[in-house]
Amino acid sequence: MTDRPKLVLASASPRRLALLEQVGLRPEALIPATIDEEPVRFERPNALAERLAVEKAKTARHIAESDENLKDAFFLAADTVVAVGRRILPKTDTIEDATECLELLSGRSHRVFTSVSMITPTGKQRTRTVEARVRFKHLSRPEVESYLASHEWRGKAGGYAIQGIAGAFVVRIVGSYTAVVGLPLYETVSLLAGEGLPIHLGWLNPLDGI
Ligand SMILES: Cc1cn([C@H]2C[C@H](O)[C@@H](COP(=O)(O)OP(=O)(O)OP(=O)(O)O)O2)c(=O)[nH]c1=O
Repeated sequence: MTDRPKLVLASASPRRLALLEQVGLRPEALIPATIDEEPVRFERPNALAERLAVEKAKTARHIAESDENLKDAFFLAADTVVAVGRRILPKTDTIEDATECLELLSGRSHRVFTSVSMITPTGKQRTRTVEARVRFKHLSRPEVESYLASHEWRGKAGGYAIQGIAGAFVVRIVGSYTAVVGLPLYETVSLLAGEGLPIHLGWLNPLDGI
């Protein structure tokens, strides 16, 4: 049997893992990278997403350095940033933050930037940043309140998750849906395949279980 190339997902996000698995990519290991995610002064949202994705991949690779089993692995990380104009919305941990985000997003368009960064077994790093534009319906006070009660906003960039209840707020999306959820699948697969990770969609029988 030939050795399957290994993939490490530098993430604690179950959504990112589920997206990879959706196309039959099963990481050998999950190595979440805890880094400071604060934007620096005047940082643009796309630049922030890119900087953090790059840093997460590097941090995970560093953590795995002494692991012989992961010596020849590809490392993959991503970061998602939601912005209204140049204003970067937080990853919401409190009801107050989430309320502010939802009120800001109500009835208007915003942008979601997701950057995906990969480090090859030889140490080459490649990164792609994807932009999606999302328009929300006007949210009434009761709608905001019931969404807050769902807790789906917790830990999500911009205070919502398109893959859940907030999918019903989306009037229009231009760009990659999987990028909004947290991992742009087209770009991720292109990056990995472009650097020699043999991806035969079907290699791991992605249709199993559907
Ligand atoms: C906008 C949006 C964000 N999100 C999530 C994706 C990310 O998990 C999160 C943005 O935070 P990130 O900092 O990108 O990721 P994370 O800290 O959750 O995970 P990691 O360990 O990979 O760093 O928001 C959704 O799940 N759905 C959405 O619609």
